[in-house]
Amino acid sequence: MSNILTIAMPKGRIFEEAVGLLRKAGYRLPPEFDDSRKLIIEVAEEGLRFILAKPMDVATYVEHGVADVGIAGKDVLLEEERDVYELLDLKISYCYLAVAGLPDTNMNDVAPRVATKYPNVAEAYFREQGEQVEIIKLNGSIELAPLIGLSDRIVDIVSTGRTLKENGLVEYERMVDVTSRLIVNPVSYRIKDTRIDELVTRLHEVVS
Ligand SMILES: Nc1ncnc2c1ncn2[C@@H]1O[C@H](COP(=O)(O)OP(=O)(O)OP(=O)(O)O)[C@@H](O)[C@H]1O
Ligand SMILES: O=P(O)(O)OC[C@H]1O[C@H](OP(=O)(O)OP(=O)(O)O)[C@H](O)[C@@H]1O
Repeated sequence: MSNILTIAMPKGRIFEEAVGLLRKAGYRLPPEFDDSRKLIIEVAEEGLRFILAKPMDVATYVEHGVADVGIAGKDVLLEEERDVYELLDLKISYCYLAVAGLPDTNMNDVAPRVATKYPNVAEAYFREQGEQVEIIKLNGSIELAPLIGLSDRIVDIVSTGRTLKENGLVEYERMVDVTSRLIVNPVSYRIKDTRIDELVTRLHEVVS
């Protein structure tokens, strides 16, 4: 069995914060990390191998075992419901999911429509509210939907509120807080327990 630990890292906004956490935890990551287009980066002296993925795909790589552990937003874990264990709240990339729309508007009585990048989360949320809605799946720039008459509401990530404000939208309901989480493949957790426990311990010391 290889003693290499493969970590699925999310490209984009979380990446830098996650690399900072690993360096604070004492993992010596090379400068190439900071500006590389490589999708696989080996750090032999640390026994680590990083795969750089789309944030929404991290849990998929971990579930299939091609990565032992990964760093994924709680929004992704709620949306995807992958067969992975969540080991640690890394307390980075704070944001939250919210229902938003044009001000002073109600949802369409007959066929209310909600645009979102998170169809499963949105459908479950409105079902719990006793509301039957039509979900429209989008992959980005979700705030456009109410502005062009595509939907009555959106379910999307909010952080500072700037995107909503600059597009003339208001938040109607705050749904769930989101941070990035350390996740693990259930089999890896058993066969590489020593290395994974060490990773969790060192990261826990940094984020506590
Ligand atoms: N405005 C934000 N502030 C803080 N964290 C955010 C924000 N937007 C998203 N996130 C978090 O960062 C993760 C990645 O978000 P991002 O929008 O970069 O992913 P993506 O849309 O898949 O990537 P891309 O925009 O390159 O297609 C999300 O899963 C969420 O946890
Ligand atoms: O409250 P704010 O600080 O304005 O942040 C919220 C925005 O951040 C994300 O956009 P991003 O451009 O990262 O991703 P997207 O391509 O999914 O819109 C999210 O989709 C919101 O649009």
